[in-house]
Amino acid sequence: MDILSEIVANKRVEIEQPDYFQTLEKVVDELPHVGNTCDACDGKPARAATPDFIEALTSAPMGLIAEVKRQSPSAGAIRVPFEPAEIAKAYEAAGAQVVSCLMDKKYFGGGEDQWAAVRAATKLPMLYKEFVIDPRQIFHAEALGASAVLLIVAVLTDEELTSFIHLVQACGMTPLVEVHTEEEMKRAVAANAKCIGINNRNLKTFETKIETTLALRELAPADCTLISESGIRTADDIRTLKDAGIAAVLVGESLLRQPDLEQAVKDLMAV
Ligand SMILES: O=P(O)(O)OC[C@@H](O)[C@@H](O)c1c[nH]c2ccccc12
Repeated sequence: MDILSEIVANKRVEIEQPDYFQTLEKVVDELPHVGNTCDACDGKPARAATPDFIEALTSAPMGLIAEVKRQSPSAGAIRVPFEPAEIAKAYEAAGAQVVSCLMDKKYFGGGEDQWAAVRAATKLPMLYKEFVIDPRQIFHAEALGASAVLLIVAVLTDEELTSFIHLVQACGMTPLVEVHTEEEMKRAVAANAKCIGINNRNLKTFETKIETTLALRELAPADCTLISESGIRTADDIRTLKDAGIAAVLVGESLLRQPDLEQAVKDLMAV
C-alpha cells in the first residue's frame, strides 16, 4: 500500500473514534457568531467571519502560505525543538499571508493542540491542512476558525469533490483543491474549483519537482487562483513560478530547516 492510501485508511478509522470531533461540539457553542445561518450547517449560525484566504494571498506580488509541519513521512522530524506558536509568529513577522497547519497527528505530528497554539499566536488566515474524506472534518475546520480547507482530489470521488467544495463555501471558507496529475487537474476544473493547488510532490513516491506546476498550470482556466505546493526552496524557484502566473506558494520544509525562520522567509520571498 502506498503512503497516501495508508494515511487515508488510517484517517477512516481515526475519525470514527468517539472523541475525535470533541472540540467541534465544545467549540461551536462558544464561538462568536455573526448571526447569519448556513444552510448546509443544519441551520446553526455560522461563526464570525475569518480573514479571506484569496484576498490575503493576492494582496502580495507572490502570496506565501507558510506551513507549520513537525514531521512528515518523507522527511521525518523537520525542526527540533518544534515550537508552533514561535514558528507562526516568525512567519507573520516576516510577511507571510497565510499559515498552513497540519491536522494529521500520526504521520505529520499535527492536530488540534498545534492548531490552537498557532491560532492564538497569529491573526493571519489559516489553512486546515488535512486528508478530508468526511463532511464532519469541514465543520471541524469551521469551528476552529479556518479560512481555507485543503481538498485532495486523489482521495475523493467526483461526487465527494463537488459536494465538499460546496460545503466548504457554504461554511464561509475557501476550498483549496489539490491536484498532482493532468487527470486530477481536469477533475478539479470540472468540479468548478476556483482555487487550485498544484502539488509538486507525488504523495505516492515522494518525488518532488517544480516542473509539475509548470506543466499543469496550462490546463487551468484563467479565472482560477493557482498555488504551487511543495519542494520550493529558493528565490529563483519563486521567480520561475511568478513568471508562470502562479499567485501563491505553499512552503514548509525548506523554511523550517533554517534556524532563523524570519530571515529564511525574507530571503525566499525577496523577489
Ligand atoms: O514542506 P514542503 O515541501 O515545502 O511542502 C509543503 C506542503 O506543500 C506539503 O506539506 C503538502 C502538500 N500537500 C499536502 C497534503 C498533505 C500533507 C502535506 C502536504
